[in-house]
Amino acid sequence: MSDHPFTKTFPVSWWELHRDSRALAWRLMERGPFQGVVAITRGGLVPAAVVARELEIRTIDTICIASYDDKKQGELTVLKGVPGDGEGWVVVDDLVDTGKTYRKVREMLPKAHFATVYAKPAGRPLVDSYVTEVSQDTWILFPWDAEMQEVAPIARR
Ligand SMILES: O=P(O)(O)OC[C@H]1O[C@H](OP(=O)(O)OP(=O)(O)O)[C@H](O)[C@@H]1O
Ligand code: HPA
Ligand SMILES: [Mg+2]
Repeated sequence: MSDHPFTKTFPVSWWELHRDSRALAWRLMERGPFQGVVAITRGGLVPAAVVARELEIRTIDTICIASYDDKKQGELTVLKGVPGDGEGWVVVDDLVDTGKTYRKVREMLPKAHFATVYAKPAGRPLVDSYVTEVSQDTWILFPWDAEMQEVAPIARR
């Protein structure tokens, strides 16, 4: 028995992630202005850099959180927080899945605007702005977790 609920994979290339992060920036333009970006490490770092560049924001802080070990969700550990209640800040992460991470960050920054590039249904109510929804049983494969490799023809798989 698998120890995770994912039956499909949705691979995302660097180019697609850049395009989707820019689409998020367009959406955030209508919701700002923001005084700074809070990136949720580590997955939020790349989209946060793209959003900050597009919104011309140079003030960037991090909340450092760990919860998944490969595809298995474990205890959530906050390694580093930020001061304040989040007013005027936009929080950026790569995705919301169960919503556990953003539920915790909302407790820490109740007045912030919450953004992700991708959202699954269980976590969507915790996000104010996102770009693309994927089903709950899909694993989003990010470019930093992947490499190019040979595959067999479909007919032989
Ligand atoms: O909505 P949730 O079920 O909480 O899942 C979403 C979070 O899980 C992943 O981070 P992870 O803890 O794996 O750390 P990482 O960003 O360092 O890979 C992802 O980057 C989100 O931050
Ligand atoms: N992809 C990558 N990291 C994740 C996911 C996912 O679908 N869900 C929670 N962390
Ligand atoms: Mg993360």
